[in-house]
Amino acid sequence: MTQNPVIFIDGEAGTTGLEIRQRLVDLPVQLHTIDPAHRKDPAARKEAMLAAELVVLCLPDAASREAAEMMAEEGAGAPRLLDASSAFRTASDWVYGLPELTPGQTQKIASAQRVSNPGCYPTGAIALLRPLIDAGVLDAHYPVSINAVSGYSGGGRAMIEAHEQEGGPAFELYGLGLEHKHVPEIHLHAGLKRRPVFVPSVGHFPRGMIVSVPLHLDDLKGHVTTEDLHSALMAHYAGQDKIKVLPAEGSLSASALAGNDGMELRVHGSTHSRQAVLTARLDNLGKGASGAALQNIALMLGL
Ligand SMILES: NC(=O)C1=CN([C@@H]2O[C@H](COP(=O)(O)OP(=O)(O)OC[C@H]3O[C@@H](n4cnc5c(N)ncnc54)[C@H](OP(=O)(O)O)[C@@H]3O)[C@@H](O)[C@H]2O)C=CC1
Ligand SMILES: CC(=O)N[C@@H](CCC(=O)OP(=O)(O)O)C(=O)O
Repeated sequence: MTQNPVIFIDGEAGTTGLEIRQRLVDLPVQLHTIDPAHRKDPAARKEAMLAAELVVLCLPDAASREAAEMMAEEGAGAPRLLDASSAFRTASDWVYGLPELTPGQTQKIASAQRVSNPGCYPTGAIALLRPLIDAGVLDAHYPVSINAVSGYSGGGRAMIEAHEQEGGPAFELYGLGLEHKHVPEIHLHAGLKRRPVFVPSVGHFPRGMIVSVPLHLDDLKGHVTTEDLHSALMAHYAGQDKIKVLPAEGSLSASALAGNDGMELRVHGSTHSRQAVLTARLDNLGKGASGAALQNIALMLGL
């Protein structure tokens, strides 16, 4: 009888790590764990990583880099890595873990040694923009602005505690220096030629996210309509089970997909005013983190 593959989650006590761990219970895998007293000890972590076939890194960027370096020193004996942090999302020697990105991405993930799980905001922004650019409906030089709101679990344990124990702000814009860590990731994987403006915000609700991209249709090449944008997204995501392209709504609630691994894309707008707004709605901890990780784990291990 063949053994189920062994997985170790480095950072299993954190927000993302804990969710992935709970959800692996339903899969044919063996979970290798670490003594909580040694969970930050590099030697104990290294030993635990080497006991696994696949290591899922659910750590701050610096600790992920440290883990990846330790495993690189092991050469061919190293386990495969799936990193949830933003440390390697634009690295050319890691595969970007968004299976729906292009037709060949699923296969690349399945055979990769190292996969970087996408960021929560980039998942929405890239899913909206990349198919439109690849289809030639949106020019890669278009000056894209992205507005987004996340539930407070997006800030990990520290932000969760701040909101749940002290009571956080109802709504807050941040990243106003326009240097958010997700900008290079969106810039690269959306296929944009011009650096996008990205304005994130966080609200006093635990989980959920909306990413929105306003467009002036008259600034696009050709007489592009909202129907053209909708059709291009429909064509790209036909047959996908996690990403759905849905009709426009008058309003959207950010927390509607909490606890769900799917993502909803919409094209809203007015033919009369020649303006549109693309929206992606997801759970920052679902398709934005653990749901995407589960998709990638299943692909990497052929489950
Ligand atoms: N929350 C979200 O919506 C998303 C998060 N991510 C990414 O996932 C990663 C984890 O985030 P999240 O789970 O939210 O963060 P948390 O802060 O909730 O969890 C991080 C965990 O890593 C532990 N840790 C810190 N340093 C080390 C170390 N040197 N060795 C071992 N363990 C360590 C922390 O322990 P301690 O708390 O004791 O410091 C904590 O348990 C981040 O890189 C984040 O960017 C990705 C997508 C979405
Ligand atoms: C609300 C909030 O603080 N969100 C985080 C983004 C979530 C995150 O850190 O994770 P990923 O980079 O892996 O998506 C932030 O803006 O830094």
